Amino acid sequence: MKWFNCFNCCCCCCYNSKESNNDIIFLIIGINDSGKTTLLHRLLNDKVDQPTPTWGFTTETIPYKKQHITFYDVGGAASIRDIWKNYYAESYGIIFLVDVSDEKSITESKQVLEEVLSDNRLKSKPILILANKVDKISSFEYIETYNKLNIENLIMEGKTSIDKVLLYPCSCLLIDGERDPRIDSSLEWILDNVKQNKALLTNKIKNDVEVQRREYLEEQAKKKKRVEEYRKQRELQQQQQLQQEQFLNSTNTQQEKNKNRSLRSVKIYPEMCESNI
Ligand SMILES: Nc1nc2c(ncn2[C@@H]2O[C@H](COP(=O)(O)OP(=O)(O)OP(=O)(O)O)[C@@H](O)[C@H]2O)c(=O)[nH]1
Ligand SMILES: [Mg+2]
Repeated sequence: MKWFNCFNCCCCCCYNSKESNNDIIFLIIGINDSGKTTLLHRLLNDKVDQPTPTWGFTTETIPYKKQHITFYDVGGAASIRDIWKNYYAESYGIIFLVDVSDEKSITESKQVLEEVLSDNRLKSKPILILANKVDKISSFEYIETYNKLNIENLIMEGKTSIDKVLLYPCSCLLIDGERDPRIDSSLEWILDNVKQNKALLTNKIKNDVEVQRREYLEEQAKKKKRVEEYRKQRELQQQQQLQQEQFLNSTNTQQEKNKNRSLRSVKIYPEMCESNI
């Protein structure tokens, strides 16, 4: 797997975009522990079932049905969720994982999802919500998740412009040593949706990535200006400090000279007196 530090990956995606004629990028997000990296291991067909928490960003390009799909797996801890939005522009679709075996996790996912779905860069893109860890609950219990995540209301209240959402159950853990076939079925859905809209999505991605690139460059230029101003101010302060020190030194030297002169005169005086005697 290729790992990137989350603190310098912010906009590298804009410059090193993996997009090519064959490449479709899917962004895998969801709160921590929802199973994102386990899903990536399933897609890679390896046997890892206990990955370590992701503290940045991982990317994998996988040949799938005569094409290449690139998956971005981003850490889900609250402190780094802010980096997700940096990858919205270049993604063709979102795979959002929810641990449906844990009520607390569903509640937190609902809040997080509301913000995700309100982002205009995801408009017209398919959103696959994987109700993960269904192996831990009784069958069909996951269906409730759709209501719990409040998706219908978000659409009705116009809080999202997303119109292609699918909630699909799966287990990212190996089942009898094999990948859960529901992972493939859900992937088919999101891929079909992208293919139907490929030209439109590619165009949107091109525009959004360009806007993001310009915003990034503007931000960089502003940062550079701030650093330059700070450097100038610092130089001025140092110069003033130096001048003050030089002034104090010269005053001290003068005082020293004066002191010596008076000492010398004190010393001379008795000599003179002596010679006078
Ligand atoms: N029972 C069960 N456990 C799962 C399933 N998928 C993942 N897990 C477990 O959930 C834990 C977290 O999985 P990760 O894939 O690391 O979760 P993540 O979303 O990548 O977490 P962060 O990288 O911290 O954001 C691991 O112990 C997995 O074994 C599943 O379908 N069923
Ligand atoms: Mg992870």
